[in-house]
Amino acid sequence: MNLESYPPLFRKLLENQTYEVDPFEDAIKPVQDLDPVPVIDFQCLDQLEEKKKLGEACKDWGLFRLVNHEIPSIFFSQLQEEVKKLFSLEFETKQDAFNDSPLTYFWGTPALTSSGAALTRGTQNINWVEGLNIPMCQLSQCQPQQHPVLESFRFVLVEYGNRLSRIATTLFKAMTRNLNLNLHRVKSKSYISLPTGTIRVYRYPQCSNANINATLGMEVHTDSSVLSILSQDQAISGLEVLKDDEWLTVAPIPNTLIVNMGDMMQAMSDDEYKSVKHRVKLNKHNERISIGYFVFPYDDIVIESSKYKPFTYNDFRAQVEEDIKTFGYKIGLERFHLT
Ligand SMILES: O=C(O)CCC(=O)C(=O)O
Ligand SMILES: [Fe+2]
Repeated sequence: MNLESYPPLFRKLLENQTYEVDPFEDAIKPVQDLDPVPVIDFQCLDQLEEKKKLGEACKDWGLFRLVNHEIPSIFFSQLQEEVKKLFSLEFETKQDAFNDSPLTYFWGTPALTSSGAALTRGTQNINWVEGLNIPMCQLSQCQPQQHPVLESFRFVLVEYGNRLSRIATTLFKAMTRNLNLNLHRVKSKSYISLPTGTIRVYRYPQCSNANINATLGMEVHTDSSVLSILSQDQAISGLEVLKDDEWLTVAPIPNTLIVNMGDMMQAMSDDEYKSVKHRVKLNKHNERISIGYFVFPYDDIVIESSKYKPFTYNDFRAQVEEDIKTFGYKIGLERFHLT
């Protein structure tokens, strides 16, 4: 493990790892064919059967696996390589590179303020993750400190962001068409704002130490977004989703994307679609890379529904920030529930 690339906070704990390998563990790896996550074919969204499947996945799971999305497998490999190279730089290099930049390099917590500062919650509550927050609208203008790794990283990310914004638009249209709500109430155009599209790249350390492993790479949460689209590491598992009160591993299946509903989608859909609870476990054998794309409503568009007080995404974000500062965690949609 390249310890110099990790934040000092992580090093002390990662240094003292014991490498106990369970000889039976490989035998119980998830079998891909049995993966229960619903699969949606991006090319068939116009077909009745697929529309039905999509609606059911959004209601019952709040999450699905997207296939046939037109992103070539070689592109995923390139993207993973670039993200790996970036995270393997020395910690201080990463810190300096994004200082004074609209991109935020963070660790220990996934929660950021609207201006990009990390919302830390004391040493009790460490999330074993480091990440880079990349608002897409800033990426083309931003000039991070000249470094060959950053240049090639940026090039690939711009392409990925463009592809994902097209996928998100198509999915959102298909999802809102499926809802039993008046179409004029689901103001699809203003309820999703592509300029807010944000990419986050993450690295989770490998961890075989039972004490650390009891804690998480990312704590249990729901996303605040309308939609989140995740490209997991091709082979390393970690993401778990809560389904019928049970934690299920979302298997890393190469060339597929995981799409989940966020809190804004839940509110817009009058709770028909679920903002699913999920978390990330640390992998015992390998560090893990993942890449998330998040899209939000326009800041000042009022979200109207029968279950929640009218609110804007701005109101929601401010409330989340305040709750994290006060209580150490996000309360989320409950805050806006009509009583
Ligand atoms: O890294 C992952 O697999 C999940 C990340 C995630 O849940 C998030 O960024 O909200
Ligand atoms: Fe998430």
